Amino acid sequence: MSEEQMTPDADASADADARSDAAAAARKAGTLIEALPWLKRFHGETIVVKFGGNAMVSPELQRAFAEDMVYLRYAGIRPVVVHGGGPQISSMLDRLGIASEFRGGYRVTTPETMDVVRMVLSGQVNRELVSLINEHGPLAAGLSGEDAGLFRGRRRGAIVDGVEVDLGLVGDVVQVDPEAVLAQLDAGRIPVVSSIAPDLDQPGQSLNVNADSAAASLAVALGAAKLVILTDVAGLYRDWPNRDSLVSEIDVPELEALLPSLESGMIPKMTACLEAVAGGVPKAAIIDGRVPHSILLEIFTRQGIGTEVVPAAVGAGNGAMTDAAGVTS
Ligand SMILES: Nc1ncnc2c1ncn2[C@@H]1O[C@H](COP(=O)(O)OP(=O)(O)O)[C@@H](O)[C@H]1O
Ligand SMILES: CC(=O)N[C@@H](CCC(=O)OP(=O)(O)O)C(=O)O
Repeated sequence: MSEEQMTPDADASADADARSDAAAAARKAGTLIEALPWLKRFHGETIVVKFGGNAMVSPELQRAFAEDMVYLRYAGIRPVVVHGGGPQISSMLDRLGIASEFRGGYRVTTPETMDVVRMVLSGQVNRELVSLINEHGPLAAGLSGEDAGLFRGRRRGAIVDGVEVDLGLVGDVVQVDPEAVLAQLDAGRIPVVSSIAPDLDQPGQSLNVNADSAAASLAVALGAAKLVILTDVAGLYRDWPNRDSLVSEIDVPELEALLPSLESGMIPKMTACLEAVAGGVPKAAIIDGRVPHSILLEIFTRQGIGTEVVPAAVGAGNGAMTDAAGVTS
């Protein structure tokens, strides 16, 4: 229909459509420009992202995660993925009829369990994430902490109800040689790392390392600008499971005081955040991996999501550190 043929009603409705298109376009532009301070802040910086097994429960979430990593890479950031796979290990152990228990948030690991941990983490979860990222181009390269001396571990126990318990073949990362990861980053790739470490004290033996802890060690060794941990809760709850007690920001001394009261999976997670920040990573965040693209919101927007661990108490919301231009990082 030509303009002359339009009725006044059709005219008004076309005007309203045009106004609403313009408003939608302005909102999109607003969202894009909101990212500018963070694009500047993180350009060329390394961000370590820990993808928890509980956050990768659906193919859609895994796909969205892969997109986000590729997005970060094309935005000029150097993302490094450290993945978990606790539920996936548990389901394989179930299928094989091998009993398994967690103590103090860590899986008690026998030699038989260790074989399954390695098979699932390095052979299954790592491969799946690498493939998903590589659907966008030849970007991801899988690595295990056993490759090229990346990690070396030492056995650790856990304190449960004030008593030290043996966890078997469970370790902490005590040495990191980031060369293999740096080589992939310098080649423009996205390293995807599984959390297994050769035992420093027993050659030929491998240790099961909690993936949060491995991610923190790697973030420190790489001098990362940020550690982001994706899990299946909105963040740290001060008074778990009271849903009104979500913590948006916590500093190191406060978290150290809270740590003894934490339970299960939150113990290694918050310990990892403490280690990362104490080791010089400016900020560690725990965010809800069940929300698609939550990592983009965390990195590129003002929106404070999840829980952020910072060296010392500063301000509120998403702004742990605010520079002269008001740019938070
Ligand atoms: N204080 C707390 N705040 C939040 N979650 C907690 C807390 N204490 C225990 N949890 C539990 O920790 C879980 C996350 O840890 P975990 O299951 O190891 O996740 P992931 O596989 O992502 O590493 C949550 O789903 C929740 O059940
Ligand atoms: C020692 C220890 O507990 N290791 C973990 C390693 C995987 C992991 O950490 O996976 P999530 O991040 O999904 O929890 C385990 O065996 O489950």
